[in-house]
Amino acid sequence: MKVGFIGTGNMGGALAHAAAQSPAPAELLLSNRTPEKAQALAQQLGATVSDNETIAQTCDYIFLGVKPQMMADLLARLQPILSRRQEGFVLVSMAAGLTLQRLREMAGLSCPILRIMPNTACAVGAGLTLYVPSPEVTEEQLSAFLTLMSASGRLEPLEEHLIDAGSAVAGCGGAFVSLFLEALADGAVTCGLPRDKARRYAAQMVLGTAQLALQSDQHTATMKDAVCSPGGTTIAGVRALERGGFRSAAMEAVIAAYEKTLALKS
Ligand SMILES: NC(=O)C1=CN([C@@H]2O[C@H](COP(=O)(O)OP(=O)(O)OC[C@H]3O[C@@H](n4cnc5c(N)ncnc54)[C@H](O)[C@@H]3O)[C@@H](O)[C@H]2O)C=CC1
Ligand SMILES: O=C(O)[C@@H]1CCC=N1
Repeated sequence: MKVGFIGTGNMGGALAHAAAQSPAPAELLLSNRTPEKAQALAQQLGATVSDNETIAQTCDYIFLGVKPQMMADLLARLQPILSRRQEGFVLVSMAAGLTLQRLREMAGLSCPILRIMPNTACAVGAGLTLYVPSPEVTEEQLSAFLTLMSASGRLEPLEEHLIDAGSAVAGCGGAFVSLFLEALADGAVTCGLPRDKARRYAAQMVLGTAQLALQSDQHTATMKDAVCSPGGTTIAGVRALERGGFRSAAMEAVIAAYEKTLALKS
């Protein structure tokens, strides 16, 4: 199987990492507007540097890793090549906000399309990828895609009308949590902890808390209560977060990302 990545930036690159770890090895072709980026990644992954046209002509799965604003131009350029192929390939779009319908219009084709919303943790096998296939995607094509991406982390089907909301938390949330991690580490450094320890402790604690939430199925309020001893240290910190509007800020971040995703459609 041949898998092509057009646009090997932050997200396309992370997915190429995952594809390189697939239990069903595929030949990976990478293309990027600045070829140095594709070259560096190809060397790391044992992949081949290619170009958009070759990928469109030869690949079974064509990952489109460009910004949503660049998708129309890219697909218009690929259209003559793809329309000659007619079948035997799947377009995989990770672009925020672009619906299957919009992608179909841009491609000018009714070919199989998988709309996905991954996150950058796919690079280390701890990602979450939401996906919705167009009706043209066969069961075999979907199954091969899921195998190809199985080293990326969790893969979950989601109705298309929920993808933008899912994107605001699962796609964008990594940036919000990274800010939180940075701030936690800054706090610990202020208290005298060396920077490398502060960063590692914060990241390990967030990882562990997330694992506890997923594996124990406890409500997060119960998890919070379990850490806050009466009259203890943690509740003093919780009070400080509440005073700073922490929960409201986190909610507003997700809502702002959702609203911006909707704005990308127009
Ligand atoms: N960064 C993230 O965490 C996530 C990004 N996405 C989506 O992934 C897509 C890419 O985003 P990022 O990777 O963050 O952007 P990026 O800017 O890091 O990567 C885009 C890459 O595409 C290349 N490129 C642009 N036009 C090209 C063309 N015509 N042919 C070949 N290469 C071209 C650029 O040189 C760049 O390396 C976007 O549509 C975004 O909505 C989705 C989920 C998460
Ligand atoms: O910031 C963005 O537009 C992309 C989409 C989801 C995460 N990053």
